[in-house]
Amino acid sequence: MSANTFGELFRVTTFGESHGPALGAIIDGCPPGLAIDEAFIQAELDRRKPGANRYTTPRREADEVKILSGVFEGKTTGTPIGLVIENTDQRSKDYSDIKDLFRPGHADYTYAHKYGFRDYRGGGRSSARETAMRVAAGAIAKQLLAQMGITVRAAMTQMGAIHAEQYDWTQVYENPFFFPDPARLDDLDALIRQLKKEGDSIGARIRVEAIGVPAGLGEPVFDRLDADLAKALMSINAVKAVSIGDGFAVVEQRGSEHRDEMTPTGFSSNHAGGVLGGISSGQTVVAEIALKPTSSIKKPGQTIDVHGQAQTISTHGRHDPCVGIRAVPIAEAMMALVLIDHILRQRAQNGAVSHQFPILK
Ligand SMILES: Cc1cc2nc3c(=O)[nH]c(=O)nc-3n(C[C@H](O)[C@H](O)[C@H](O)COP(=O)(O)O)c2cc1C
Ligand SMILES: C=C(O[C@@H]1CC(C(=O)O)=C[C@@H](OP(=O)(O)O)[C@H]1O)C(=O)O
Repeated sequence: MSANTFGELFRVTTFGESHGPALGAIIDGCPPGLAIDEAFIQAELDRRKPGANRYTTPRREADEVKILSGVFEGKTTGTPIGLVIENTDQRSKDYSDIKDLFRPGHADYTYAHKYGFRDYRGGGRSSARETAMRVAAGAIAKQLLAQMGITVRAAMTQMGAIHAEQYDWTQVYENPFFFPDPARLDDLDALIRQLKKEGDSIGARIRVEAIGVPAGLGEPVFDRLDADLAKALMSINAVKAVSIGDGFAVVEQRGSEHRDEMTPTGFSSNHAGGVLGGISSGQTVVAEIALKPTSSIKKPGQTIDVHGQAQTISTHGRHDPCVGIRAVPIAEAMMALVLIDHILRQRAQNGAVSHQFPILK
């Protein structure tokens, strides 16, 4: 499989760099005849786009998606779906002063080692601008999932030391932080203001879940559903940890507490996060991700240049003070892509998505 392609049967290839003319995606393997709402794809992109509010990067991109192929009269044709978004606000000269320096914490140093030289304009392919195409592809996956009664949702549940104490999902769509606890919004606002003053950044935690997933999705060994989710979520820029269900908290649990007991009316708990033996159990699939603080910050720090000489770096230009905010729709997109891929795989092998045993939620 190509390094730029994700998925086995619902395959998404992305191309493009942050400061090139455009970004694009090709989706191969999407079933034909499915109604596609283009306005929904755009709405999803609007949730991720830069420049939308004072809490994210000020780079202003409309992120207007054009569907070039694979959709006719509002329905998928079964042929490759081509999507493209033009870049319009690159301002590459912001990077000219630091083109020979390696930003600590970004991918400059590793790209230089891998390829021998690098596109220093806005991080090139390493910029999270690429994730716009994942969100566009994920919006198509979400529509297919919705037709099967499956919903994917995510929220930023922690920024720095500020935790959500209340999980009101209706609030997530009401505020620019995608935060489920309205009582902490002023604290989030104050923290971002302070970070901007200091020229610094902060990390975040996101919870992402899928509701209505049938039991039976996932392969038994290598392509376990949880393994594929971990890969998909870890492939998002700046993600440093992924957990499924109770995650690291399982370390302190007893078996008698962790195992999700079963009754004729359903599971008694969901410590497993909806996956057993790499296969979905029919419960809500729950994952969390930790995102590191943005590395491109104004606060001066030590680095080296391409000649190995010590340098001090301060990154100006336009950057997110907390990348976790805009990563919320990206996490949803990646979970949606994994689920649709496994639905197609389950149908290909077993015909049915889920067999006729008692269904527990
Ligand atoms: C939504 C989103 C926005 C981001 N915005 C920035 C940014 O403005 N500046 C920056 O230096 N890094 C940003 N990042 C993080 C970098 O893309 C990431 O650190 C870089 O690709 C190196 O990869 P790694 O952190 O996974 O090792 C962002 C990440 C995401 C998910
Ligand atoms: C433009 C977007 O975010 C960018 C993500 C990013 C990075 O290093 O990840 C760096 C900044 O932009 P540039 O690539 O111009 O340096 C952000 O503005 C976007 O997400 O659409």
